[in-house]
Amino acid sequence: MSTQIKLRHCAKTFADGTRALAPFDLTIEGGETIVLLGPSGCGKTTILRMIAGLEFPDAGGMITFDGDDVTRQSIEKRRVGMVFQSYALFPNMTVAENVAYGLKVNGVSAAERQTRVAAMLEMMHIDMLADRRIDQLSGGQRQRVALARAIAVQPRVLLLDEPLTALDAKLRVRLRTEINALLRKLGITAVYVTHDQEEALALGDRIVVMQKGEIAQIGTPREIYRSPKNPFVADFVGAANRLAGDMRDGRLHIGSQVFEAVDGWNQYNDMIDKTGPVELFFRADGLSVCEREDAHFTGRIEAVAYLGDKQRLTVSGIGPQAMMIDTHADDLTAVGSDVHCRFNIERLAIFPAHDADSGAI
Ligand SMILES: Nc1ncnc2c1ncn2[C@@H]1O[C@H](COP(=O)(O)OP(=O)(O)OP(=O)(O)O)[C@@H](O)[C@H]1O
Repeated sequence: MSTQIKLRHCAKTFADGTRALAPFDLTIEGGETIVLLGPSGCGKTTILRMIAGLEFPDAGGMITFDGDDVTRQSIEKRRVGMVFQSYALFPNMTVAENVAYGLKVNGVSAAERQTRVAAMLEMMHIDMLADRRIDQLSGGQRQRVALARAIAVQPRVLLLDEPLTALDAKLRVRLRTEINALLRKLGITAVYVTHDQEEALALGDRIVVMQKGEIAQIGTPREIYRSPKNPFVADFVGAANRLAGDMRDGRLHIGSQVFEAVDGWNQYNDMIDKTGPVELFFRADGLSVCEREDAHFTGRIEAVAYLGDKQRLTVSGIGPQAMMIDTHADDLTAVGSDVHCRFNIERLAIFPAHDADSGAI
């Protein structure tokens, strides 16, 4: 059975007075993969270390595993598996010895150890490397060994702290897919820390977006991506384009353009009922290139990046800052020429302007 983790009113101020985490509540369901996503220093690792038992929450905080209070329990008692960015493997031991290590410490018999290690190595596709020393392995292979070692002891909870950061982009995507499959197969409760939004969207059943020691939003990848709750989340998950507008009479006014409200904008903010200045956030697919007569806006192409399946245009003249707009790879685009575009109005995230000022990074 998979372990449910509850953190209640957990906060963390370090001895030197650094307040890493404001009090927060978080329930991680048994078998769920939770991704903690946020910029450097927002407190992700501190949460992970609290779950592991390497850090304790401030007085008043409580952590339970399946209802059992583990708040003051040491890491050995909690039965958590950990995988870090730096592999923390024993360099002088072989792959098989590394994976067997935790089993030996736990008093598993030699025969049983051999069976379990073989199964782990096979699952991680490193069975042919069993007798190699760690310093004879590539980064990706080492990370596979680290994963095999962490899950060999059948932990209640698997904690992963930026395990793929040190690897090159292609390998990262491949191992990410493998980790995803592995977590589904094991059905183990997992907490995964990253600052990479693509990794978070690909791996998480739910994502916890963190900002300066607070939870900015908890949601499924789709919710986080399509319905960011505030400007910080919108910005952090890649809605880099911004435009100012006004809400009046339940309509959105941008310059001389007027747009009817659309379901989805107002999910969190009841924007339709609001009056006053707003800030719009959208991705490169929020505006589409079109003919002049269909256009909401006309801008000027400042730069073109060819991305293979599409082109990403940098366009000035629509708002105070240049916009990123994606268009088909085959569209004719020339730097310095005019470009007409229309809003994909349902792709907007819209917030009161004062929120946008205080929230965005
Ligand atoms: N032992 C410590 N003593 C004092 N401050 C600490 C300690 N550990 C972490 N901090 C501080 O707490 C805050 C949160 O750190 P944490 O490592 O949790 O962030 P993070 O989101 O994991 O960052 P990164 O992505 O850079 O690893 C930071 O401001 C950090 O400097």
